Amino acid sequence: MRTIYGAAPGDIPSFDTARLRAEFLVEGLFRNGELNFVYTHIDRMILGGGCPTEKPLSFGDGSELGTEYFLSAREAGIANLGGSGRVTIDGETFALDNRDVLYVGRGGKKITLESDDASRPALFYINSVPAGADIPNRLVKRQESKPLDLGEERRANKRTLRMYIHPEVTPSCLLLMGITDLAPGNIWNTMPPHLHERRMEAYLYFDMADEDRVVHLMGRPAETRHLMVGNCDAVLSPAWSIHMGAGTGPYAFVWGMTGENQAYNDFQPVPLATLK
Ligand SMILES: O=C(O)C(=O)C[C@H](O)C(=O)CO
Ligand SMILES: [Zn+2]
Repeated sequence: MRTIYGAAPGDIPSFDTARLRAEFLVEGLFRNGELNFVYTHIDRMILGGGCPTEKPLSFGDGSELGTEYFLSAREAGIANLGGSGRVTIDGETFALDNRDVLYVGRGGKKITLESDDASRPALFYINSVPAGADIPNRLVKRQESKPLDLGEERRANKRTLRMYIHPEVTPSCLLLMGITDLAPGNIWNTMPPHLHERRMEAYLYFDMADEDRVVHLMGRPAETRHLMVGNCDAVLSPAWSIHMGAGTGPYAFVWGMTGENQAYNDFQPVPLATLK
């Protein structure tokens, strides 16, 4: 598991492109037949990507975390961003179609990921964060998520945000997880940008053409920077950083958050005219 230590806002002015990308961009999570994890010290979130083809992929050992099992002191959300597949947790199997999300509670021992069809593999994207209670596993199908229609066509930011792991949909300790889809022809996400001092956030951009990029904006409002983000790359957004992005073509993204609370509306919008 690769570890990213993260940086402080005061570090940003001195970072060149390579350093900025090393601290805030997670590339290469999804490779056919592999399961990859990145541990960030930003609120100890683990990001994972599993792409099972012919053979199932399993995880669950906690030795790198200093616990018996990976989930001895953690909860997780697993979003399927590819073809249909299955996730089995200690013998209980859940069928995940594209854009279904499974909540996995603390205490799961062995987690196995499988694709229904190796030629159209499932893409399992994992967010795991420390948890303080045992909450039952629960599959949230796309149609059970809570949709919010946001933005305006004339401002090129019309989009549908779906909450999956959220107190109004299914309980968790401190993990929040959802998926935002841009309406066709719209390019801007998270408009206006915002800060949430009490939560970090990870974005995983997907459903992009290989040649397209999302220009993701981050940093303190008066000291912004950009990251050029490709398909299935993730961005780490610490509590002090704004986040918003514009795509050169169609895209969607998974957002995952953790921190002090699960109050989605506990955020501070940042007026666009104050950004530098
Ligand atoms: O497009 C949006 O707006 C989002 O998806 C916002 C993210 O969910 C977010 O930043 C939540 O804090
Ligand atoms: Zn946010």
